[in-house]
Amino acid sequence: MRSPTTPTTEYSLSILGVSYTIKSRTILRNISLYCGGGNILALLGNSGSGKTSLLDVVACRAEGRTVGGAFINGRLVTPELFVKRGAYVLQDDQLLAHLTVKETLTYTARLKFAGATKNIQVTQRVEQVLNEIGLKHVADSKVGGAFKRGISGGEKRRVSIGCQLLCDPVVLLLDEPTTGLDSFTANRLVTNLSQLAKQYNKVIVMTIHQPRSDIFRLFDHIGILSLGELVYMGPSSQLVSYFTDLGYSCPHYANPLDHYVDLASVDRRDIVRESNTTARVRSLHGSYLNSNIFKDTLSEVHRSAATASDLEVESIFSNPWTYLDPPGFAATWATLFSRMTVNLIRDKPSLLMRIFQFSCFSFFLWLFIIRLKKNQESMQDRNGLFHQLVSVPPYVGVLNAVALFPTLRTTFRRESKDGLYGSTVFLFAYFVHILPFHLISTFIFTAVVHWGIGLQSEMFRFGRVWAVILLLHFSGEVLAVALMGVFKNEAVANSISGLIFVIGGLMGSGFVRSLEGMIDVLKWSGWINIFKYTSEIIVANELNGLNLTCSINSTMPCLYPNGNLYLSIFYPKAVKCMARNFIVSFSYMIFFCVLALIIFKITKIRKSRMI
Ligand SMILES: Nc1ncnc2c1ncn2[C@@H]1O[C@H](COP(=O)(O)OP(=O)(O)OP(=O)(O)O)[C@@H](O)[C@H]1O
Repeated sequence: MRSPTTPTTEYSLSILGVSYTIKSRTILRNISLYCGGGNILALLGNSGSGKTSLLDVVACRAEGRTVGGAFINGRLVTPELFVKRGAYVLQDDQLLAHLTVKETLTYTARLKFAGATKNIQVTQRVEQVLNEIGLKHVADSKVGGAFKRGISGGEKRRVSIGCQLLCDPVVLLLDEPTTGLDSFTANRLVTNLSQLAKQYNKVIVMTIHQPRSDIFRLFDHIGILSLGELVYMGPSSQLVSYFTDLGYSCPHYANPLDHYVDLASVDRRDIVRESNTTARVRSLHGSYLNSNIFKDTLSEVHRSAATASDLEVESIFSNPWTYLDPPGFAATWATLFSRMTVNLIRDKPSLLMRIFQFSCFSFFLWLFIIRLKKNQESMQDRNGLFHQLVSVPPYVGVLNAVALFPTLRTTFRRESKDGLYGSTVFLFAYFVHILPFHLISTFIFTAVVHWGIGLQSEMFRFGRVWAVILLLHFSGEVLAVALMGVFKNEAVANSISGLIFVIGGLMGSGFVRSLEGMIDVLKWSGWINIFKYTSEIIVANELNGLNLTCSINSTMPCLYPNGNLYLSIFYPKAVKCMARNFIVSFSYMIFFCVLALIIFKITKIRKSRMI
């Protein structure tokens, strides 16, 4: 296998006449640039000048309308080509807090490389990348997050870069990689990127705010954007002389990058300043279009397009680490499942919440009721308990999803944009990885309620209650996940799913008021309500064959000497339809899973334009 350290092709990124419009607003206008392999191009400009939008366009992730195109070695960049030969490091480090640096890279490598790639090759590549990004010394340290201290901010940024380097991309885009880092760490990071570019012949394009003057020397090319147009794009060595020739010399001791970004910024403090500075930006843009530097750029772009011979086009795919043949569904599922499970097991508070939040509620119910009696007065306690058995499990499922799913969703959104996997395998892995925890927590809950509080004790009755509670708990989490595919804000998903379950429980269970007494619309809507079926199972399971004594001293008439009489009045078909009710309830759970899959597919097509 050829080493990725021995590039054979002269790589390049060029952009020709790119204009970008979103919601009828022009964000970028007629941008052309060229950057050869082994070079870093730094994009500068005041806030809102269009730097990130330009990276989005190159990475084929822009949501609006694009004219013109970006080219790698003269070949038009399509989403497919960018996935194979490009990489994009976003501004935020979206890493799983409980994995080590090495594990983070290893899992990402397994998601990138074909299933046939041997473990030894994955390990070898991860070691190489750890060396490249200078993180060998923290390879076994946990990444850390908001609630757990881990590696430093600069090291996290390197891990994010490392994840993108695994496939040895030709073009590496980075959105503000130095933001939030102190100047020493920022310098080290850019030095590291510069070495990577030189050593591996990569094209590195990064946006940056206020770089220190010592970082300036690390940039080979500088692009300065203002109002979506370039006012300079050329060698960093010519920046000062270019602007000096235009009459804008850089004062002694001033940082040229700061100085010329300020010069190209629009001052919006008042109308006079705004029109003067806008006129200056337009004039700078006009001068740039007439400059030899711009002409040289255009001729480089055309040269690279003209020399994009088949041989070159093919050779840019020849790297052994290129993501040519992605792992199959099973391999991807196994990697995602393992990563989610490891991350959850190491996250002690979340793990305890998953297992004990629900089961602890059963101890409260136990304290609340202590022990069910077998007299007819106990029917009220039984009804209350039945209501809790169907209404609490789904809602705790919702709470679990709202607390733990968003981090994984963020990772999924990023990795799916990187082309690593789709929503089906992601959700399938998520649903399977929560199942063991659901089994444990619902088992504890059911055992305490069933035997502690004193439902009819036979094992088969316990099994039915456990199955219903598991089904409802799981359905609750799945529905919340589905809603989090629509709503970016998990609080919205929480309140909507909570509302669905409260209303559903009231209308379908018959525990709060008799189903027969409700108005027809509500009565019939019960047929499309999972609570109708699960409630009937719970009631029939407990009351069928239950004898209730009547106290001689009681002032109450003896209405329900046994559970079957109660069932015949309020749930006449519950015993007979037990199997049907199980099938329908199970189908609801599957329906929620399919709904989640469809929602995530649709929102992916809509390119995460979520509410
Ligand atoms: N999806 C969008 N919808 C509407 N406007 C957008 C969208 N994306 C970008 N813009 C607008 O395009 C302009 C350029 O945004 P962009 O993020 O590219 O700027 P930037 O130079 O990267 O800014 P910053 O340095 O602050 O990150 C901004 O005015 C922004 O409001």
